[in-house]
Amino acid sequence: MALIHSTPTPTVDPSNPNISRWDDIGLMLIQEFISEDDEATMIDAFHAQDPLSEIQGNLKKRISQHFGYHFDYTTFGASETRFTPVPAYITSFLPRLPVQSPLPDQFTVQYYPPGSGIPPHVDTHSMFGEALYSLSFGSAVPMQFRMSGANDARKMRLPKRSVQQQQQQQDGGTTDPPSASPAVPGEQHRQPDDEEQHPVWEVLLPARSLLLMTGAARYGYTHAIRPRKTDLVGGRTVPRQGRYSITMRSVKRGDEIGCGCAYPGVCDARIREEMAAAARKGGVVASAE
Ligand SMILES: O=C(O)CCC(=O)C(=O)O
Ligand SMILES: [Fe+2]
Repeated sequence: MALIHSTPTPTVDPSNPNISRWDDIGLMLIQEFISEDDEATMIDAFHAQDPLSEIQGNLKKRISQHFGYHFDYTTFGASETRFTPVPAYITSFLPRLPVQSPLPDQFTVQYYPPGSGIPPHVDTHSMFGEALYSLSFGSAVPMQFRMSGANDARKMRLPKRSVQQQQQQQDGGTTDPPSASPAVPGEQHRQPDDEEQHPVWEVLLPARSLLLMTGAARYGYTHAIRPRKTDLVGGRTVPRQGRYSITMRSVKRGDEIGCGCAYPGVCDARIREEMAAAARKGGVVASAE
């Protein structure tokens, strides 16, 4: 049974009550980051591209739209050829982001049909800068954070990834633990060991709020949205509604690519190094035989 901790008490910015910080893990939440008018514009823009009438046929699946530099999983780099111009409803708020250098240049707008979620994962370390943002709109949802553990590390080292998981990676540049498939996992996919060892933190992401993940929250913790029909919010059970988010990342290039974080268990850069070392060792053994 997972230890669900309600949101640990954040520090509220004395100059702005909309800003909450969980400094010990590197999380920051800015409420009312965008206006209700901006929110309506974003929802309209999303459905101009993917009409709700077409989405309604598939009520389980997240729908993604990509802007800026697409992530190319064949090269593990930013595609210089696949660039989709970033719409004004995104560029207009970039000057207000708390981290101005580097600014995000990859944007994934997602629609979560009511009840859907995203499996626990750590976004790829090697290819994206530290600051990782999620802007929520449409409705509120609790996001779960948990310090990664041995199971997460083991899952990330499983050799074969399903086509669906690769697709998910292409969708969002995330590193979903392989056994977290399918995209909306049933409870049977939960690995209790890590959850027993490390408490789950639930942070409510209100509509129009901006979440910034840095440090431990970005590199060492998994984040997830549980697929659920209802959520417990402030002691009340509320039905999960359709939600939109914009995940924002800065793509690393050239010498920036790689990672020196303190969480090698869930670091894709370290995993690649380990695998390369194992392959070299395997090669030496094989040639010596
Ligand atoms: O929808 C969100 O708020 C988070 C999405 C996410 O974690 C991702 O795309 O990597
Ligand atoms: Fe993520």
